[in-house]
Amino acid sequence: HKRPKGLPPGSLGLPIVGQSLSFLRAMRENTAEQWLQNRIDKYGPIWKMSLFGKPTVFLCGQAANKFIYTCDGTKLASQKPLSVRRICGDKNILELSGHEHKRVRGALVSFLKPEALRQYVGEMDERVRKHLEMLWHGKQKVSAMPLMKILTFNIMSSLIMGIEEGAKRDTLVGLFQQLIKGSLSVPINFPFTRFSRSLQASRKIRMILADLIRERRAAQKEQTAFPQQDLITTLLNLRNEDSSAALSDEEIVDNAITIMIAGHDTISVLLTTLIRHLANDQAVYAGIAQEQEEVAKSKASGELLTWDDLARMKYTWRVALECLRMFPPVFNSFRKVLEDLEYKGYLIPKGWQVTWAASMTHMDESLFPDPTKFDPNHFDTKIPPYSFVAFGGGARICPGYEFARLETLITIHHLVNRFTWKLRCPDISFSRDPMPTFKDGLEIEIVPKLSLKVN
Ligand code: HEM
Repeated sequence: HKRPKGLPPGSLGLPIVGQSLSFLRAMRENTAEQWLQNRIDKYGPIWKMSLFGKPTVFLCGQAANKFIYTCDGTKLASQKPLSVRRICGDKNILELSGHEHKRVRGALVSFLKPEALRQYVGEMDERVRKHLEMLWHGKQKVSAMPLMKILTFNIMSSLIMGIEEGAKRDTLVGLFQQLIKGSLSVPINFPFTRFSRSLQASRKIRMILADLIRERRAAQKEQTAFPQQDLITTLLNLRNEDSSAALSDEEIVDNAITIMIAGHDTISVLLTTLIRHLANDQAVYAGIAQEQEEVAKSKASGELLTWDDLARMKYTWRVALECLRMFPPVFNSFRKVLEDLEYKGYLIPKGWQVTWAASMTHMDESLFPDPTKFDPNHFDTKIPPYSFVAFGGGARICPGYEFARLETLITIHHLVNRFTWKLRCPDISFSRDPMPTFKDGLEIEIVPKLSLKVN
């Protein structure tokens, strides 16, 4: 006969607010790792608190990650603030579970998988060159973070929605900014709140995307469009076995909006932390410069990068992974508990939520020796499963991994081959709001590399 299990240690804190304000303050001050560590020191690797109005169990470590990612979809369900559902729509992948989640995810992956993305390497390369020529060359000082956001938005605008530079893209930049600002706000639709402006932006984006779908359908009939031109066109062409449409128009719109949000802040944060790190670490900059010069030397002038060129950028990618290990853009995730669970002898009750933070596994010295040291060699050998979780794991692991890899490698290739740079403020930190934001947008002084052949 088993004894009934007890709840994990810890305190649910004050009614309603619980630990939310204190946690959010630590996020803003970029001390959230320490905030969690203080509680781990007190209670161990599993404890309870109250976060954002819900009783919550915090778990950490490789075994806990495995537990969470294998329960995902059956015993645990996605848990997003209500605002996300209202803004991204009921059919967005983050709201779905079980069979519906698999079906929509399968459709998105048909565009995001490596075999499909390899045909867009040249197109991404062209956008990166254009971006640098217009916004970096001829300047002595730039703000890295806003520029990486512009670059990422433009690349995603063309690959996800098929919208190129021009009036429509300019309108969408503003609308998406407005939408993202309110996507994690309190979902009360009073006029003039962040949330109501965000909803308004979402409605306008939906109208633009509905028009776009109509245009694409017309082009399909006339056979003037390339069937895999972008994500939206790919999804429109995707058929079930009985040749009916695989996704409804509403599903396509909701998920195109979600992907634009999911990819935009994450890649731009990774690129900004890379730019910051390379400014301060001469040895790593030199290692990347050597690798990227080799690639550039093997190309004719103006020749675009290919999939095979990216496969040669192994050291650069290890540096990017090390950046993601030390500064994961997504700090923590939540899941809703669908049935009573038991973990390490503790009860995690149905109706509660669980949360975990990648950093707390990434700083485990049994997985990454000397974990506080920035060292790309941490990724020299194969990493044990569930120990590097900047992209999550299991059924909901980030499907944008390959997209992020392509954009990061292409951007770093051109940056390092064209410029050296220095931070205006050498030990600048960031604030999590909840995505990292850098003070002054991370200002850097840039010097062009005149002697080097730029392909
Ligand atoms: C460095 C870049 C990126 C990082 C660090 C990142 C991180 C993550 C993480 C941690 C999750 C899982 C969250 C959870 O378990 O609750 C996730 C999910 C997701 N990501 Fe990314 N992501 C990145 C880029 C992208 C890009 C470029 C796209 C799209 C082109 C994308 C689309 C998505 C989607 C759709 C999901 C939800 C998957 C599902 O629920 O099945 N991400 N991402």
